Amino acid sequence: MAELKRLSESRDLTRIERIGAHSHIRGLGLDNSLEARAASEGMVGQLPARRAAGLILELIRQGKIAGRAVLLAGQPGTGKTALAMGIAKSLGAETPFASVAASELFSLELSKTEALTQAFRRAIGVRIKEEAEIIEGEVVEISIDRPLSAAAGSSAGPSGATAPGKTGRLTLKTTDMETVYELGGKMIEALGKEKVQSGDVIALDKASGKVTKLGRSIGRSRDYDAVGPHTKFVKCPEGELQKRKEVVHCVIT
Ligand SMILES: Nc1ncnc2c1ncn2[C@@H]1O[C@H](COP(=O)(O)OP(=O)(O)OP(=O)(O)O)[C@@H](O)[C@H]1O
Repeated sequence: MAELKRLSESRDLTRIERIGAHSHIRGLGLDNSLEARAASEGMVGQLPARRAAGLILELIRQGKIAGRAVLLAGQPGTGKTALAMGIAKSLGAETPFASVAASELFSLELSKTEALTQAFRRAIGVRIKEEAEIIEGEVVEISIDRPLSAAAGSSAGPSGATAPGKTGRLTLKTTDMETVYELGGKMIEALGKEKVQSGDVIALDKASGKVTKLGRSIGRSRDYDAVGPHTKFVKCPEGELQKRKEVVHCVIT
């Protein structure tokens, strides 16, 4: 019984979030000189208020009001939340927007501090910059070892079903060097998923094993009479195959 009671008490703010009536808002609808357009990005009218919000947006972009708050005052339903959302949308997809209504807080069985902490947590985005070890080069050849049992696979390429114990070799080159890498089952599967073939320029993240196809090597452009609209030709990388690159990810709760 005690266990049941505890479960029913642990309520979360997200459960009673209101259905957003602001899905039409994509920004503040301003031009380059921060003047409000009559109707743009889902916003109409309210020109002076949108222009003022644009000035706040610029201050945020320049990092000049970090740690401060802005109070918007006005009659109910006049667009205060819409302006706040317009600012958040203009700052980009990595800027979270969290809204809390006072009436929700006071009807919750949750402590007010906990409810506000949860809301703040949802409003925080974290940008992580890290250096990753990347192997970047043009694929010269992929060879998959033929399994002992003849029916289990072929040496034609990495695509198709993969056996967990499969092994193979990947030959990559830059304009200055060429190296053969041993492949395990997981890597063969990742290359197959991306449909990697010789002539592709790829990047392999050493830590996660993630394979990214950067495009076809320009040197191979004569292999085709015609290519699809999504085929991108890139230069064969120069220098060392293994590089350290700065990667940025954004984490939004
Ligand atoms: N300038 C605008 N252009 C387009 N839609 C708007 C504009 N201003 C407000 N709206 C829409 O009108 C509705 C009411 O606005 P909003 O909820 O922003 O008002 P509010 O001032 O925050 O209200 P309350 O004080 O009751 O919280 C929302 O659906 C909002 O998206």
